[in-house]
Parts: sequence; structure tokens; C-alpha cells
Amino acid sequence: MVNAMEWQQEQKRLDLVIEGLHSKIAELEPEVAGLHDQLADIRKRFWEEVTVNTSTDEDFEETFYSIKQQEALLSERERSHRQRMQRWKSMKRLLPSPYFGRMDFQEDGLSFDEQIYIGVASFVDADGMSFLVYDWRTPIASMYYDCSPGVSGYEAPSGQITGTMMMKRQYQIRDGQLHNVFDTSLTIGDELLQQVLGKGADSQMKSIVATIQKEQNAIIRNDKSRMLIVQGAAGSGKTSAALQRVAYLLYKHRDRLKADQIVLFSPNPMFNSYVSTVLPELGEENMQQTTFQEYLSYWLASTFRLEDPFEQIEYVLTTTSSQGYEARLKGIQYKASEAFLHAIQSYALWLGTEGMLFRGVRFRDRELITAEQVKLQFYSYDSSIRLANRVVLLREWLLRELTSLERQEQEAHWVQDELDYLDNEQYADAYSMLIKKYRQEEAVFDFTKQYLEAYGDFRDKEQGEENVFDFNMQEEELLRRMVVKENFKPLRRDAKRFKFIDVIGLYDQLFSDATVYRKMTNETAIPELWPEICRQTKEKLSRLELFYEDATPFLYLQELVEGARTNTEVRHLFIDEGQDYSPFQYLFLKRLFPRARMTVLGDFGQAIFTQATNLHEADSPLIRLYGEDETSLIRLVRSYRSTREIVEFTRLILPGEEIVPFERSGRKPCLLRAGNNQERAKRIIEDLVALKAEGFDSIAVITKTEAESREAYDALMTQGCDALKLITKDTLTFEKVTTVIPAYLAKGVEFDAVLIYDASSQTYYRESERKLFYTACTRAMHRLLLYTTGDWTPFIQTDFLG
Ligand SMILES: Nc1ncnc2c1ncn2[C@@H]1O[C@H](COP(=O)(O)OP(=O)(O)OP(=O)(O)O)[C@@H](O)[C@H]1O
Repeated sequence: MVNAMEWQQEQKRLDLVIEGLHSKIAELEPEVAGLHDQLADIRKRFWEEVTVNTSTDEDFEETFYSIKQQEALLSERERSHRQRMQRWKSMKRLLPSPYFGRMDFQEDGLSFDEQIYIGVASFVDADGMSFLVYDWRTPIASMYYDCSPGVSGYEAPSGQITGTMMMKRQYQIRDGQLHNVFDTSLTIGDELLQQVLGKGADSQMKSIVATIQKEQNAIIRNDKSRMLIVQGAAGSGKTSAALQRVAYLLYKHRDRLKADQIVLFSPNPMFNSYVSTVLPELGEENMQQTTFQEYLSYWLASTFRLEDPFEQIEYVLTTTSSQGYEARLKGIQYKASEAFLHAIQSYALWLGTEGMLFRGVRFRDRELITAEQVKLQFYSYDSSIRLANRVVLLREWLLRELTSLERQEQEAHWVQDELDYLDNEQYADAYSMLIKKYRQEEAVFDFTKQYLEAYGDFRDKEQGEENVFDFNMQEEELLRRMVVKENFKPLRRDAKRFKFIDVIGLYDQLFSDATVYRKMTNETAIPELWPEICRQTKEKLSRLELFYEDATPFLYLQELVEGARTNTEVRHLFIDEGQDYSPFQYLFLKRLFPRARMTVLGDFGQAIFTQATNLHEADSPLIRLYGEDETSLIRLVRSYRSTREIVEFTRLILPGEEIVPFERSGRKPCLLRAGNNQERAKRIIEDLVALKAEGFDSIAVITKTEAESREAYDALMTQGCDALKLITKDTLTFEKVTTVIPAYLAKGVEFDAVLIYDASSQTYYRESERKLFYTACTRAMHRLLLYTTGDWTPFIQTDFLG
């Protein structure tokens, strides 16, 4: 705490800044409101200002330039409106708490020091000469997070600046009033952090700009490497750092980076809602948020019933003794690997010489073009042309074939039948369609001449006898063409979409017996239980279903054959819970976003999926993705979420995991054994009531699986529990209530209190369940309670029993 005089000086300065903010806001307000009206007015009068005259070429040109000029004026006004609006908004945001930090810095070579106040936006004094508040993202502010008083420096755009930091101070300001002032030394105020972390969990994640730690700042400001990997213990602030990093990038590159050029891949849709308020709180627009499953569904859900990762994990957790279980697990591992991706690449090369599978073109129960014809045509192309390019040539050929078949088809009986049954209205529709088409496509319309004649006739008739059609030969020919064209449309559309390639067949063919597989792919390390893996995959495909582990390889093969889809707009890709993605998926994402830098945040200690990727080992596929030179790896070991007691408990679950508690004390985790299920439910309800009475309102009963969640929910409701929410994979919003949730859906989020519904040896026993148990327990911020009706899981250290 500072002394009374310093406090007074600080309050005085704060008052001055607030006064300055008020007067700037008042000054901008009418301007902002006026600009808004002006813009609305310009838009409204846009056409009044433009003289539209297209009688001659000159008039047309003049009209064109007049419109362009108006457009330019409008966009200039809009730009300046946006800028003023942004300044106005940032000042409004500063008003209740203009800054949270200060450092006094004397630059080498200067004889005075500068007081640098840091807040969520910059604010300059009335003359515009000096900064009253520096945005936390400015280069100079980085010192606040990185250095302690003494020799310090920062990287300015002009180069390295060095000097001495005389002091560093933190503030808590609410509604314009100073509540606390701390002088800090090494880290950013343990006191303040204690206070922030001691608070209850929220339904939305909060910004951490006032208390960013040095190692987190390194993540936020890393702008050098193509790939940034963050391996961080549970609760170490990976997601928080990622979100502040987005805000930092948007600030640093504000002239060329837009929020929609940044994509965040989240573990589930509920997580999207959990993190969605951080950036707006910092005055930035949200980046695009999605899940990998959403991407897969976009491309595959119209063809297949797609398994999602949660169904996959449910299978892995619950059907351990089912037939084919081991093979499925081996299959998941293999299909997640780089080896499988390379096998598919080799397979695509092999398909360039043989083995391609095509579908013929069928029309009204007739085969117009056989699959064999398509295949012959395909292999007639020069084999040095890439597979996907040959497929494009094939498509052009097919479209040409369809054009000539269309012509032949006009004489077919079915065409006459259709014409006979056209009613007057359809005739009229047909004509007006022709007219419209003619107007739109005058230049490309195939039979302009005939059309013009027909149109002339039609117009004459329209003006003369109403609705009487003289169905002469010329018109009939036109209508025939139109009818056939209409019927051929789906064929053309299918051809354009490469439907003539049997991709399902190609993927199915890949799962042939080991000798054939080796021949097609050059693969030497075929996984164990390959025949069973093949059988399972083929069986699924035959039902038009796709395992989660097959979805990305299927899309990859499809792209090798049909041409890659890439998104070149996206510049930054953020992947949270990065350990849950397979090496295969990473290679796929790299290809999908060729111009993006990647930030991957994860914790191998929470790798609960079979296809997990180790993020930080020297031989990690992630490090290979862009190569060591283009990759930075940052480790976070301090956990900010949980109390020391909870961290000490969870650390024993995963002995190898590096995790250091932040010094915040609480109660030891409680282990509670009940005689039976009913007793357990009663005990949980009592505990829920007590926890709520203590002031905790974000509480989760965490289970291993969805089935256990339902069981727990029913048991608790039957015993009279009220206001309980069952979370499933379809839940979209994260609410601050008492929830029952499977561990794999609780990833990434946190609760004041966590109750592990069944911590018995029956539920968590196999080694593969250790990380799931760890993930569940590490969701707790203040309280952790574990229940069983039998023996405790072996993952709990016996020291805690008793
Ligand atoms: N520097 C910080 N200042 C204040 N709070 C922090 C800081 N770093 C992290 N926290 C808090 O710690 C908690 C955990 O942070 P976060 O969810 O970002 O961690 P994580 O590493 O993504 O966790 P997990 O992998 O277990 O999901 C959050 O409540 C966050 O606000």
C-alpha cells in the first residue's frame, strides 16, 4: 500500500484523467451522433446526387463516374465515422477504470523519467501531445509485464530502448474511485492476483490484461514464429493468453489484420460461448470461432452420418469388452498418424496409373455414359499430368459429352410426352424464362436468332389475342431444347461437383488386404489387426456412416483427387486443447490454411482422446509441421485456477506433469464414501446446499460418461435436488448454475466447486482413464469433493484417504 500523500496524489491524477475523458467524450458525442445522421442522409440521398442518364455513351460514362464519386465520399465518411466511433467507445470503456498499472521509466540518455500509466486503451491529453494512458498493447507497455524495477528496456519499432524503471505500481479503480494501490516488484502484484483469483467463477471468461504474467506475455506478443506451441499445465492461462494474443495482434496489425482473418478452433460449441466476451471487453471484435467437427460436417454431413469426437470417446470409454474394440483403437491410432497420411499420398500416386473408380452417367434409367468410358477417357490423358488436373480435364470432357447427348436427346419420346402435358401456365413460364434468360445472357445465348423470332412472336401475341399460343414448329424446337436442358441440369451439376468420381469406393478400396494395401501405398508398417480394421471401416462405409477418425483422411483423399480446398484469407489460426487433434489433422489444417500462422495451446496431461498429439516432445509431429526454425515452444507450469491444496492433489494423479500452484490457499479436497447410490445422492445434495450457502454458484457434478451423467442427474433429481442442468454435447451456452457434465465436455472451462460423482476404482482404473480423471479434478477453482460407493480409484494417493 502507498502512503496517504501518494494516495491523494494518485486520486488527484485519476480525477484529472476522468475529467479529461468526460470532456473528450462530450466533445465527440454530437460529432458521433451527427456523423451517424449525416451518413444516413448521404445514403438516403445517394441517388438524388447522381444524375442517371444513359442515353449516349458520354452520358453513360458521366453517370458511372458520378456514382463512383458518391461511393468514394460515402466510404470516406464511413471510415472517419468508424474511427471516431472507436475513439469514443474506447474512452467510454476507460471511464470506470482508466488504468490498472503505472511504471516510472527513465530512458538512457534522458535526464527525466516519464510516468507511464497503462490501461485497456490509449488516451492522450487535450493538446494531443502526451499520453495520459497507454494501451496495454503498445511496445512500451510490454516492460510493465516483462521487467521489474531496475535496468529494463523494450523493443520499439525503431529498435531496442533501454533505461531504468524506477517503480511499478498497480491500481484497482472502480467507478472512477481508487480502491487499492500496490507497489509491486518482481511479478505483477501477487496481492492483486490473489484477489482476482479468489473470486468466483463466471459463466464467461474474463480478460486478464491487468495481471498478465511474464511467461504469458511472451505468448501474447510472440510475433516471430510461424508456429507457436504452448504446452501448459491445467489452469495455467493458455486460453486466457490466447485471447489476449488475438487482441494484441489486432492492435499491432490494425491496418492490415481484420478479426475475421483469425480463426479459433474450440473443443466444443459451449466453449465458444464461454470465451466470446473477452475480446469485446477489450474493445475488439471477436475472431471467427468454430470446431473441427463443424468443418467436417460442412463437407461431409450431406453424404454420411458422421460420428463426432464425443461419440468416439464414449465408445472408447464404455465398450471396452465389446468385439473388435482393440482393432478399433488400433485403427484410431493409425488413422491419426502421419504414416497414414503418407500412405494416402502414395495411394493417390498409384491411382494415377490404375485403380481409379468412376460412376457412369445415368439418365431416366439409361446409362448415357458408362463408368468404363469415363475411366478409359481418364487414363487416356498424359500420366505426367497431376491427378487432380486430369480430373478437371475429365470434367470438361464430360460436360462436352453432355452437351452433345443433350442435342441427341431432343428427339426422344419422353420429350414429346412432356411437351404434351405442359399447360398454358407452363408455356407462359417457359417463354418468360426464355425472355429473362435472353436478357441476361444475350451474349452467350446459344440460339439467339431463333429466340429473337420467337420473342417477337410472343410479344405480338401478348399485345394481340391474350394467352393464345400458336404452337408452331420453331417454338416447339425451342421448347424441346429447354425441356431437355432442364432435365440435364442435375447431370451437369453433378459433373461440376465431381460426382463422377466414386470417392467412397476409393476410400473403401484403400482398406484392402495387407498385400494389396502395401502395393497401393508402399506402406511397410501396417498396423496390427489390419483385417479387422478394414472390416469395420468397410462396414461403416457401406451404411454411409463415417467414424470420426476416418473423416479427415476421407476429406484428404477427396482433395487429392478433386483438388485442394484452401483458405488464403485466414492469417492466424488458434487451436485450443491442441493435444486433442491428431498429427493427421494438423497436416490437414496446415494445407487448408496455407497463409496462416498457427498458435497451438494444449496440455498433454489432459490428452484424453486416443488420437492425441504430444505437443512438446522433441519428436513431436507439431514441431515437424513447420520445422524447428519456424517453431517456438513455450511452457507454462504455474496454475492460476485452483487453490494450492487442489493443485497438490491433482499433481499426484499425474506424477510426470509439471504443475506449480499459485500461492492461494483453500480447503483440502474431500473424499466421501457412501454406502450406496441413494446415500451418495443425498450426500451430494447436502453438499450442494452447503456450497451454495458459502457463496459458490458455479458448481459442477462431473462424470466420466454421458450415461453416468444421466444416471447422476436422475439420482439427484429423484432425491429432491432442484435447479440442476444436464450438459450434453449439444448444449450451446455455458451458464453459472449447478450442472451435471461429462469430463470430456468440461475441458477448458472451470467451476467454483467440482464434485466428482464416482471416483471409484470401477470407474477410473485403466491407465487411459488417468488423464480423464485428472482433467475432471483440475476444473475446480476453490473446492473439490470426490465420492464413491466402493473402493477409491488407484489414481488417488492414499495420503489423502482418511
Ligand atoms: N495472469 C492471470 N491473471 C489473472 N487470472 C489468470 C491469469 N492467468 C490465468 N488466470 C485465470 O486462471 C484460470 C485458468 O485460465 P485458463 O482457462 O486460461 O487456463 P488453461 O491453461 O486454458 O486451462 P485448461 O487447460 O485447464 O483448460 C482462469 O480463471 C483465468 O482467468
